[in-house]
Amino acid sequence: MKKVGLYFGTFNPIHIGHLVIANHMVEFSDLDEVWFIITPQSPFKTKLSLLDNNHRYQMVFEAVQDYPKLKPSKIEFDLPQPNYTINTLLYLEEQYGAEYGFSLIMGEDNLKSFHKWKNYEAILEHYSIYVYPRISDGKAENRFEGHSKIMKVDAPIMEISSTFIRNEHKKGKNIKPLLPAPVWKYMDEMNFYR
Ligand SMILES: Nc1ncnc2c1ncn2[C@@H]1O[C@H](COP(=O)(O)OP(=O)(O)OP(=O)(O)O)[C@@H](O)[C@H]1O
Ligand SMILES: O=C(O)c1ccc[n+]([C@@H]2O[C@H](COP(=O)([O-])O)[C@@H](O)[C@H]2O)c1
Repeated sequence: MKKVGLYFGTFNPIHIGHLVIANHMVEFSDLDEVWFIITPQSPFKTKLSLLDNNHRYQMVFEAVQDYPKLKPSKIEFDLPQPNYTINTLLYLEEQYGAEYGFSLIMGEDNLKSFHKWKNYEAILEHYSIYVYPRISDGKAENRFEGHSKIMKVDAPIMEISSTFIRNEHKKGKNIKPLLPAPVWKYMDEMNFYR
């Protein structure tokens, strides 16, 4: 059975941080593939400056085209919004459970709010979570410290966010090196985040 890391995100837009994380996971963990699940509407985010689902998908698609172990997924596009991860996991198990074994990948900022996710106990009971280091305020709940299903990944920290990219691009700063080349090209041609 193939091991797949599910990397859920808004990817508005996908940046080199996301790509470095996904590549690190397929190269240096037991995962065979990473699927980028593009989320139409994260429960904790507003739709402000959120690009259309298909444009965000297209940018992920182009970013991973030279990485055969990384796959973009539209699976959440037809599921109810906001997109609660537990619902997507149930759907994925129904569709692909016989073929693939799933785990989750998230940045450390998401672990800090994980206790607020819908049915997070059920997620933890059934799935391992790989947590990628990230500088952010606050602290994860004590009960997650040393939890047998939560694996902290020993990897370099990258201080890049989609918010920074959107804001600085709007101000006219050059943020080109923070994006995979085809993503920059698409974003520039389409005049996104101006
Ligand atoms: N630089 C980074 N280091 C570690 N984890 C990251 C980094 N950027 C994003 N992530 C993780 O990737 C996942 C998807 O992130 P998301 O699409 O929300 O990107 P973001 O850069 O945090 O976006 P935004 O600034 O719009 O909130 C989340 O689990 C997030 O924690
Ligand atoms: O299931 C939940 O309750 C839940 C709460 C917050 C975030 N998530 C998911 O986590 C992913 C990253 O969220 P975000 O807000 O950092 O882009 C995204 O796919 C969300 O749908 C899921």
